[in-house]
Order: sequence, then C-alpha cells, then structure tokens
Amino acid sequence: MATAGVDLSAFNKEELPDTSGMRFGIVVAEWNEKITEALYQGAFDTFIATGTPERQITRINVPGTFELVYGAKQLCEKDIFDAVIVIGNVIQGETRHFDFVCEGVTQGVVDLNVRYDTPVIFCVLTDNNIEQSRARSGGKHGNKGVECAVAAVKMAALRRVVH
Ligand SMILES: Nc1c(NC[C@H](O)[C@H](O)[C@H](O)CO)[nH]c(=O)[nH]c1=O
Ligand SMILES: CC(=O)[C@@H](O)COP(=O)(O)O
Repeated sequence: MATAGVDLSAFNKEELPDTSGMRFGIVVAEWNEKITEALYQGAFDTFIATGTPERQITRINVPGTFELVYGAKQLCEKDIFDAVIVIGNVIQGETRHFDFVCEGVTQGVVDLNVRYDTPVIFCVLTDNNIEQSRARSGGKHGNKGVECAVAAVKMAALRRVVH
C-alpha cells in the first residue's frame, strides 16, 4: 500500500504506552533542512504528546542523510535510549548519487538494528521531487515524523517487554 490515501500523522494516543520514563534520540540531516525540520517537529511533538519529558529527547545534527548512520551509531553506543530515529530527505537529482545515498543509509540502518539493542527507526524520505517531500512532511499525506515517532514508541515498549 502506498502512502497515497494514508494519513502519516494519524495515531490514537490512547493506544500507545506512557513514555514518561523513556528516552529518545533523534538524528537530523541538514540537507533539505526545511523538510527535515518539519519531520523533526512532527516526531518531537509526538513524543511530547505521549508523555516524554523534553529533557529526555536528545537531538544531534549531521550534514546529510549519508551521515545519519554514523550519528545514530554514536547514540546507540551510549545504550541509554529506548529508541533512536534518523531523519533525512533524499531527492533525486541528475545523477545516480541518489541511489547510493539511499542504499547506504538503508543498509546502514539495517546494520545498526542488527548490531545494537536500540531500535533505529528509518525516517528518511526518498523522493522524486520536492513536492513529494512536502506532501509527506506535513502536507496532504501527513507527517512521516509523526508516523516514525509512533513506531519508535511501539518498538521501545516492545524492547522493554522482551528484556
Ligand atoms: N543529495 C542529497 C544529499 N547528499 C549529501 C549526502 O547525504 C552526504 O552528506 C554527502 O555525500 C557527503 O557524505 N543528502 C541528503 O540528505 N539529501 C539529498 O538530497
Ligand atoms: C541525492 C543527491 O545527492 C542528489 O540530489 C545530488 O544531485 P545530483 O545527482 O544532480 O548531483
């Protein structure tokens, strides 16, 4: 099912656990910052809405999506977060660079989820154009940052159950 027809911002707070005792890390790419800042705000607001104290949300910035993996690795190494979200926006240009950035961050996040006990949530928009990015960062399809924060909360709760 594609994003079209899905509201990425839709969630029922009552169906989520209280996050007052949880800590979340958010790694934000500076490339396409208008998009990544909107994604970050969606994620941050969702954590606050589910009860996370602001002091328990840690943000770090990296230059671009390709560096998200290194940033998330630094947070995972601390082993203090219930979940980490990586936020990026990759937009197709004239060359195949798009493919390699997307492949690199995708495989890197997979590797982090295998190597560390901290769920790393993939909040990377990989779009053909800026219009698609706008639509998924608070536009007609909602905000993927919200969707990914909900995923982070659910995975954090799962991690506590299985521990
Ligand atoms: N074109 C985009 C990039 N490119 C930069 C890379 O992510 C990386 O920072 C560079 O190759 C140095 O390692 N990054 C994005 O986040 N979005 C793009 O559209
Ligand atoms: C994803 C990218 O790195 C890309 O936007 C860069 O653009 P180009 O392929 O035209 O160099």
